[in-house]
Amino acid sequence: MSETLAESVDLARLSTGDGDFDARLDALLAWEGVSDAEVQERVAEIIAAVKVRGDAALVEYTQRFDRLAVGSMAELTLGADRLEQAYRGLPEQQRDALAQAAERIRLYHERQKPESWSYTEADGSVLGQQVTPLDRAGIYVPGGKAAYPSSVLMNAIPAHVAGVREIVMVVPTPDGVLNELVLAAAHLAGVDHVFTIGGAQAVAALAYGTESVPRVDKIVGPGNIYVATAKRAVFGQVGIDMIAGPSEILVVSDGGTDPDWLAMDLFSQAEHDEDAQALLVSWDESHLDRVEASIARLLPTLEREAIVRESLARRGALIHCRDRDEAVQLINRIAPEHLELSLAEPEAMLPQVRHAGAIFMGRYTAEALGDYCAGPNHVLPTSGTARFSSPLGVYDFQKRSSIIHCSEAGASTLGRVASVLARGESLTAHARSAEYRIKGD
Ligand SMILES: NC(=O)c1ccc[n+]([C@@H]2O[C@H](COP(=O)([O-])OP(=O)(O)OC[C@H]3O[C@@H](n4cnc5c(N)ncnc54)[C@H](O)[C@@H]3O)[C@@H](O)[C@H]2O)c1
Ligand SMILES: N[C@H](CO)Cc1c[nH]c[nH+]1
Ligand SMILES: [Zn+2]
Repeated sequence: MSETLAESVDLARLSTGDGDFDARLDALLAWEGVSDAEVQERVAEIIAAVKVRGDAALVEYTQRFDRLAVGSMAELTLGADRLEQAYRGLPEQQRDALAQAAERIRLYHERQKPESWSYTEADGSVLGQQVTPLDRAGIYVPGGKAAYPSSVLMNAIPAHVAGVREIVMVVPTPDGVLNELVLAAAHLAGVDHVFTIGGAQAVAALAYGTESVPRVDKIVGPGNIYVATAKRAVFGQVGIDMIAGPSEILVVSDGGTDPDWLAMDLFSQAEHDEDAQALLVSWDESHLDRVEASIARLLPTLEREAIVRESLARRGALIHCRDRDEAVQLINRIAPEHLELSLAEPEAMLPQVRHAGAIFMGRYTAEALGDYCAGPNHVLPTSGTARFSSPLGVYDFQKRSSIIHCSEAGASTLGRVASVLARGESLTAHARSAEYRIKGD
């Protein structure tokens, strides 16, 4: 690595052989996020205000945080006509791209649709599971630093496929700037109501309802630290999908992919947020040097250069590891939101990957394709939560009810077992309720 490059890019170089490797990696992976006490306090205040003062609080917070000179919620409400107008008014190229993405996302999510099922036992009893959609879902579409039409599709389409009756969308419009693609995507994805509010106040409105905003059963979708903290705070009052933190990418490269491609893949997530994470792991050290040179050369060409620089400095790293096995260990330790296996034979590594939100296979699969139009969802577990959670999907908009239908004979057989267990718990009403139905007793 030359002196000039080291000076021009503030980006950590780590090696698994270094004595302080574990500590340095842990520091990079840590994200204060929803445990920040100051943010928690502010969010609690906002939620309490919306709970008590409803629309009036929403209007005030929107004036303050999004700098909108509005006087009522009517000015922050968009009807179906306005969404359709946005769709019809798009340039043809944008309308086609949006429609193609929507169709691919719909086709992918159709495959996730779980079916109700049941089976009949020898005595005629039937056991099963009935799958039902949520009545009303709330989707949060981020809009503070950038507008995300793709997030409208990724949140609303699975809800629609699941059969949700009513979809309520909230999206902040800083300085009153409406994004036509966001509105058009809402039309295309079958959103029923749109409110141009954001942050913790929008989450509170969805959770508790206000004079204008209907209370929903579950809130899904990504957002900044205020949104994530508010979602965690209202969980229990409503369902939530996950607490999504800043975007992340982990690229594993065997050294055979064009370094410029990899540099841009890292930038693609770093440009979301100063707290986004971009990591590259390789067992080929000279390849890491080449990627670092690409990063230094390409950085000044980015429109969001300042955000990317900050994000790389805070949470980016090029990591040299011993071999493929050590790369796999790192993947499973990091449990990244996005994992690119930029390898000649990614299939060989795939079965060893236990924790990752989405896995992008081979040199040609840029993570960005998954963000927009490949089909799978781009709302994914972050901050290592891929260890226990999954991408947003149709299943997030459905519930399951157990079905038990005893025949007369089945009631006798099960009644005897239940009676014994109930008396063992000293719950005699349980026992007698089961015993009444035992034939011949
Ligand atoms: N995981 C995903 O699928 C995905 C997709 C798109 C974006 N993202 C992430 O979502 C995040 C979007 O963040 P954003 O900020 O651009 O938009 P956002 O919509 O999440 O947040 C904007 C809102 O934050 C609130 N806010 C801002 N400053 C505040 C303050 N000081 N006090 C109280 N409230 C305040 C305001 O109400 C504002 O409307 C980024 O981190 C991005 O990486 C994730
Ligand atoms: N990479 C984001 C999820 O982490 C999703 C997104 C939307 N637009 C572009 N990217
Ligand atoms: Zn992205």
